[in-house]
Amino acid sequence: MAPYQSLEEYNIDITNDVKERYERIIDEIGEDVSREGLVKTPERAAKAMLFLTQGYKQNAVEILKGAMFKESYDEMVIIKDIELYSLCEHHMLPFFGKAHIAYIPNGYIVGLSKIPRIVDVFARRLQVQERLTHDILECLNNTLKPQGVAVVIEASHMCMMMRGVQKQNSVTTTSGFRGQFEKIETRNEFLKLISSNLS
Ligand SMILES: Nc1nc2c(ncn2[C@@H]2O[C@H](COP(=O)(O)OP(=O)(O)OP(=O)(O)O)[C@@H](O)[C@H]2O)c(=O)[nH]1
Ligand SMILES: [Zn+2]
Repeated sequence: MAPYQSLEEYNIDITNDVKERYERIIDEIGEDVSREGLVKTPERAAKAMLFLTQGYKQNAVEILKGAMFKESYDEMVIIKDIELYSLCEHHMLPFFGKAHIAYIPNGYIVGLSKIPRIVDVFARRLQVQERLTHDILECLNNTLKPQGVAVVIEASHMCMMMRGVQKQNSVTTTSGFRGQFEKIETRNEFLKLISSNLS
């Protein structure tokens, strides 16, 4: 961003840049970018891509720190079935699914909505599922400094469905555990609660 530019000017510049590149792609695949149905497509696609990658401009630590409250509750807090949409860094095709997250507070709880918010901050980047899992885990662990944190992600990858190996029903599960969740009993309690309808 040039020093003389406002954020709005900068965003317009980037959108125009990305738009011109989409025009080129549409032309290269043999389409007519000037036909009615496509004339606004490069701009729409640019806006969509910038939305789907807006996580680069967001700060997950600040989001968490903005809503940490002193509280002595020290049982497991679980938020399950957080839907997520990301883009795989290999093909820039979507992968999507659910995140299940738990932590055991250590003097501080965090505003519940902030957990799905940080999932989105890291998901709205070019990712692999493993790094996405790790980014969320480490951010919660380093910022909230809880007694333990657990992250499980289940996702389907469009690059394995629409193309390539073309498997429609495979689901990839990744997980990470820190602190108390490294103990088998605590981890099992969490895994049991996320697979039940009661948690
Ligand atoms: N580990 C991991 N792999 C991923 C993820 N998303 C996509 N991939 C894989 O990235 C790999 C890239 O492999 P390459 O052989 O370089 O790419 P490719 O020729 O398009 O591979 P195919 O998908 O098998 O056709 C593929 O095996 C994808 O399935 C992810 O989140 N984690
Ligand atoms: Zn891929």
